[in-house]
Amino acid sequence: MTFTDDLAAQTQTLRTRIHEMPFNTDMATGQLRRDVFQGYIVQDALYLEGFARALSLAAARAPDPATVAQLANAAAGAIAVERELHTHYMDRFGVSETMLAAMAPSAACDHYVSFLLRTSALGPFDEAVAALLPCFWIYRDVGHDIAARSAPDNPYAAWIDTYSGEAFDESVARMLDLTDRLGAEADGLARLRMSAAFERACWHEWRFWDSAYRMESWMRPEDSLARDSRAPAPTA
Ligand SMILES: Cc1ncc(CN)c(N)n1
Repeated sequence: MTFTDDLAAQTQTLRTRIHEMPFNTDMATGQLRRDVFQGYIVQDALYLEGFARALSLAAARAPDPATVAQLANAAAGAIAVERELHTHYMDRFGVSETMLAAMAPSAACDHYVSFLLRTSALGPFDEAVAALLPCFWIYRDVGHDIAARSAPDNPYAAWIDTYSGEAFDESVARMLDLTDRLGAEADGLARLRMSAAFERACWHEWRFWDSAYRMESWMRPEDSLARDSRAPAPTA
């Protein structure tokens, strides 16, 4: 068993849940609501910029030149996807560069990006790599799963092709390989830290899709008060 086999086994339930999320099942049938996807793709553009910054921070701390290049190339790849895929959909949805620049990240996006930036800047290098892995691995698995059952003429075909494509597969294989090498070198405590960071990032992936599907925005004090006033009165 490799270290990433262990990580897969440990997060099996959560990852299965992600595949079954309404966002992903609706995307496979092509029935995902347009406004839901529009909100997602804008948040994802903000996310990918933060993710590329986190990869760059990790790259700067990598122990050897080959790993610096691998992570720096992955950062450039994330920006390239953001440019191509997101521009494709944003043009279709009428989201301009100016509108995008004015968008604030959702709480889910902000939370995920902050976690990756903090771990990549301040955590041990192996923990940073474990935190960055789900962004690659989960999207590859979801991309292939959706591609296998996608409806013909799916309006989300460009997204599905990107994440089930060969170029993305190759970058995921390199990241899995790096994580396995670091996991093999790590002692028991370091492996525990890596596992915890990996699991937390898997949760953030789930939360990002869940929040996009619900079209969540930041909760305001008045939302919380309205929710409390609907709660049943205490009986005792
Ligand atoms: C939230 C999220 N996670 C992962 C990916 C794939 N790089 C993405 N585009 N967006």
